Amino acid sequence: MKIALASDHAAVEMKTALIQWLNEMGHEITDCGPHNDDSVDYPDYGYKLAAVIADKQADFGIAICGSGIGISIAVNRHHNCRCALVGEPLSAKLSREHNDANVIALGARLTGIEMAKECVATFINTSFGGERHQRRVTKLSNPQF
Ligand SMILES: O=C(CO)[C@H](O)[C@H](O)[C@H](O)COP(=O)(O)O
Repeated sequence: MKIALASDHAAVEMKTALIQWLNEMGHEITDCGPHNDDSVDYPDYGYKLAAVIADKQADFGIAICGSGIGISIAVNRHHNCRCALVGEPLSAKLSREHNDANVIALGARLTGIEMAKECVATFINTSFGGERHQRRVTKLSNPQF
């Protein structure tokens, strides 16, 4: 699979560990940065990842900041991205089955690396359920306020 990752400074270590692990499994990786742990702003990297996903340069995205909250908000600003912030595998599974999420967000200051790997493995190996969920996901691309 093609998988793109982005983080802020709080999650460079987790991003690096996930990239190594995903590379070992044979996935094709796009690292949207950052490439050191100098302080940066999560929207900048969330938007880079969102552009890669929206351009279909990757099948899935992984977005990580300290809590996962800020970068998930940034990714979800793009109308072709559905980013799910998760901290355990059932949420990762449901975000694929029900929401057709194309980006998983993680909080590096809240979630350990082994749990993060479990969440990512579940996310990329779960298919969208379609049917009634498709109608709802379609509405997410066409918000009516
Ligand atoms: O955006 C966040 C919270 O929603 C992330 O956790 C950031 O990583 C965090 O805000 C960065 O904080 P720092 O004090 O500048 O390291």
